[in-house]
Amino acid sequence: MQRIGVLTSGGDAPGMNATLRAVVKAGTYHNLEVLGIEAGYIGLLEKRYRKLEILDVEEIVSYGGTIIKTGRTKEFQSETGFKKALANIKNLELDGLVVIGGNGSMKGAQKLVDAGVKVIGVPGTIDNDITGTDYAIGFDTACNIVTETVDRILDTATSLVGDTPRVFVIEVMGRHSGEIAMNSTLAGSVDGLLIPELEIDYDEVADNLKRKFEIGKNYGIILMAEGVGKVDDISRELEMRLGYKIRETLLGHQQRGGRPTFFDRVLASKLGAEAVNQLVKGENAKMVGIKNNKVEVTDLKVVNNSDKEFNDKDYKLNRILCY
Ligand SMILES: Nc1ncnc2c1ncn2[C@@H]1O[C@H](COP(=O)(O)OP(=O)(O)O)[C@@H](O)[C@H]1O
Ligand SMILES: O=P(O)(O)OC[C@H]1O[C@](O)(COP(=O)(O)O)[C@@H](O)[C@@H]1O
Repeated sequence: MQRIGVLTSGGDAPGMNATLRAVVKAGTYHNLEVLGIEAGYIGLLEKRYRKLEILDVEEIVSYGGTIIKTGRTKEFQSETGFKKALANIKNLELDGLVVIGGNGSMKGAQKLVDAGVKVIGVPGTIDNDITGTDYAIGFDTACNIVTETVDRILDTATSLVGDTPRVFVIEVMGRHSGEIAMNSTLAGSVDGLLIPELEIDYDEVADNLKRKFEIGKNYGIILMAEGVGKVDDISRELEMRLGYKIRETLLGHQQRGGRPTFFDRVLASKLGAEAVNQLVKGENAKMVGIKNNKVEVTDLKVVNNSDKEFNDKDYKLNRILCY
């Protein structure tokens, strides 16, 4: 094995750069040339790449985003596009490829494996909706941003007294997954949680708030994942039940930016280096991850054929904490 490629794909996640640092450092340690394929699978289609050496990654462990850019492309999923990508991999003489990304990226990785490319995946997505790992790179940073937002809103919520209780609804990311909302509810002072995995019960959320107002609380904070609907629609439903105005926050892409946390940096360093180790050992078609605080590998097929298990225990705990 002489030359490997690395790409970041799908939604950028804080810690992707830290992963790149580990891949390049581990690759160099094993005397491998490392090519950074730019903008995810777009770089494979357009043969956009650059050689990554020690000095390219020396300082990036603390940077958000990804220095080789990430990308989403439908063309890679088409037959002609995929053939083009394969031809470029051959042309670049890549002996292996590290794919850093979320669910979609791992599906793309599997397709490459099926076509004879040696690929190791690394889970990088703030959504944390991927099997084979307890945590995906970027999730912890995103949850910290949400938690800080909840804390900030709590400051104003507890300070300004009005004629009616003040209720705040915060929309966080997660089209198909309530992981960010659920875990940030465990970490913050939240009174209600709405996630796409479960049907919304507006009455229950409103009744819980009313009960809390009756015992003396004069504000409420609700966290909702984007997958349940638009923050204004959710707020209108709650306004109808409560009878007064609701304040809305749409946190958006702030959740994907900024310096990665200590946790994400350590995770990224471990998983990036392990991905290279796996290639050096001759392994293929695996995703590296962290399970019970240990680095482990899972077959890409298993990752791609199973949905992340819903954490019912955490959800039940959230209900107790919101009560
Ligand atoms: N079923 C698939 N087969 C092949 N490639 C895929 C598939 N699904 C997604 N991809 C590729 O992976 C890219 C990233 O996927 P996406 O779902 O946007 O992000 P993420 O990897 O973060 O979930 C897509 O733009 C596409 O090029
Ligand atoms: O930046 P975009 O293209 O609007 O995508 C937004 C989506 O990307 C995410 O931030 C991350 O998703 P992936 O990591 O699966 O790509 C989602 O939470 C969000 O729904």
